[in-house]
Amino acid sequence: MKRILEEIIEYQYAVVKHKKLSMPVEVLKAFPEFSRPTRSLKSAVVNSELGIISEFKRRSPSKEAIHLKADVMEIAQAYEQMGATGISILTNQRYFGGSLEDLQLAKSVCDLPLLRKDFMVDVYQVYEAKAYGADAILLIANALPAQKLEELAILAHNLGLEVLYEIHEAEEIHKLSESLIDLIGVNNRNLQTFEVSLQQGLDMLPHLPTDLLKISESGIQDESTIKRLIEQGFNGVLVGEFFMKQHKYSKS
Ligand SMILES: O=C(O)c1ccccc1NCC(=O)[C@H](O)[C@H](O)COP(=O)(O)O
Repeated sequence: MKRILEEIIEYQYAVVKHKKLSMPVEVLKAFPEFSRPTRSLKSAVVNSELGIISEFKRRSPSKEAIHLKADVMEIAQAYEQMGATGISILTNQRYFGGSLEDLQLAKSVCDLPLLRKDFMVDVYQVYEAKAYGADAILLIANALPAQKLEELAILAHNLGLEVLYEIHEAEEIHKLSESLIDLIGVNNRNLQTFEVSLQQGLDMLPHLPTDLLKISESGIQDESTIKRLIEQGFNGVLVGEFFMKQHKYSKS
C-alpha cells in the first residue's frame, strides 16, 4: 500500500500541472495581495509567550471529519481574539477539505501572520501562496529532494515569505541550509501509522540548532501540554484538531 505522504505528493503534482494551465504565474502576480508586504510569523513567535499557531482544517487523513462545515472567517477571528500568534490554514482540498480561498478569506478578516499549510512540490505553489495572502509556507523534509527544498525556500524568501521547515527526524535538519529556515516544525505524528508521540518530538530538541525557533506540531490536545512543551524548550506549538473541535462544540 502506498504511504499517505506519497499518495498526497503524487496528487499534488497532478493538481499543479492542471492549475499552471488554468491560471499561469503571470496572472497570480497580478493579484493585489501579491505586491503587499507580508507579516512575520517568526517575529510573532519570538514576541509571544506561548507561540500558539492555531490551525484551520475541516478534515484530515488521520481523523476524517473534524469540523466539515467550519467557516474560515469566523474561526480566524475567534483564533485572533483568543490570542493566537499565527494561523495555519490547510489549503489542500482532497485530504483536508481546505482551499486557497480559505487563505484569502482569513486574510481579509484578521491581522495575524498566515501559514499556507499544504504539500508544496513546485514553485508554482509558492507564487500561489503569495497571491492568496500567505505570509509563510510549509516545506516538509521527507516529501522532497534537497535540491527542490532549496529551490522552493529560495523563491519563498525572494517573495518575502517565511519558511516553516517540517521534520520528523532530527537528521532531516541537515537537508536544508539553516539560512533558508525561519522556523523548524517538529511533527509528532508519524505519517505512516498516524501515531503521535510528543516525547519523540521532545527527544529531538537537543539535536536541533539552538538559534532556530522550534515549533511542536500535531497531537496536542490540552492547554497543560502546550505549557509543558514550551517549558521543555519549544518556542511554539501548532494545534489543529483540538482547537477546531472546541470551536465546533462551543457552537452546537
Ligand atoms: O493530520 C493528519 O492526519 C495528517 C496526515 C497526513 C499528513 C499530514 C497530516 N496533518 C498535517 C499536520 O501537520 C497537522 O494538521 C498539524 O500538525 C496539526 O495537527 P493536530 O493538532 O493533531 O490536528
